[in-house]
Amino acid sequence: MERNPTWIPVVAAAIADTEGRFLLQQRPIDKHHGGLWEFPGGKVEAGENPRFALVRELNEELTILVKETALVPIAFAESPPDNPSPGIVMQLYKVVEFQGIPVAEAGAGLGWFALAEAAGLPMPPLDVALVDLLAERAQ
Ligand SMILES: Nc1nc2c([nH]c(=O)n2[C@@H]2O[C@H](COP(=O)(O)OP(=O)(O)OP(=O)(O)O)[C@@H](O)[C@H]2O)c(=O)[nH]1
Repeated sequence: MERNPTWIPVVAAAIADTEGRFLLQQRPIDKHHGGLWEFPGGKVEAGENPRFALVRELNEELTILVKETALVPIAFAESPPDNPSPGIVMQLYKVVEFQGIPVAEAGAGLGWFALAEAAGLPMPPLDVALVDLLAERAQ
């Protein structure tokens, strides 16, 4: 077994409305996992703090302004051990407060979904795991 495996850190946002629906983004069709729905976010750049990475991604992807102090870590998901290296560790932060109105980037879709609806959407594997985790906790 690798003693020091390399992981790609990915951060994602759980943004909920007052009815408990989550904001999900549909990846542009020409990208990896194109057409799949995911929690907004993206890769942490080399040397970047994960919270600042999520603040940056949410501004780039949705045009909203979030303070790093408005992010609360609530869950994570990781690629299975038999996944070709490097795997992904995806940290999910609850967004307590943000400024602006979320707007999708070019070619991407955006929507608010209850967890039960989200469970029926095509999603990449780690987003599926995170939706399952949130649904279990909500029971
Ligand atoms: N959200 C999510 N992303 C995943 C999963 N598995 C996986 O390989 N990824 C990849 O993790 C990366 C997330 O970063 P990103 O959203 O910044 O990706 P991107 O396409 O904008 O950047 P890129 O062009 O560098 O790939 C994507 O390449 C995405 O395909 C998964 O289960 N969920």
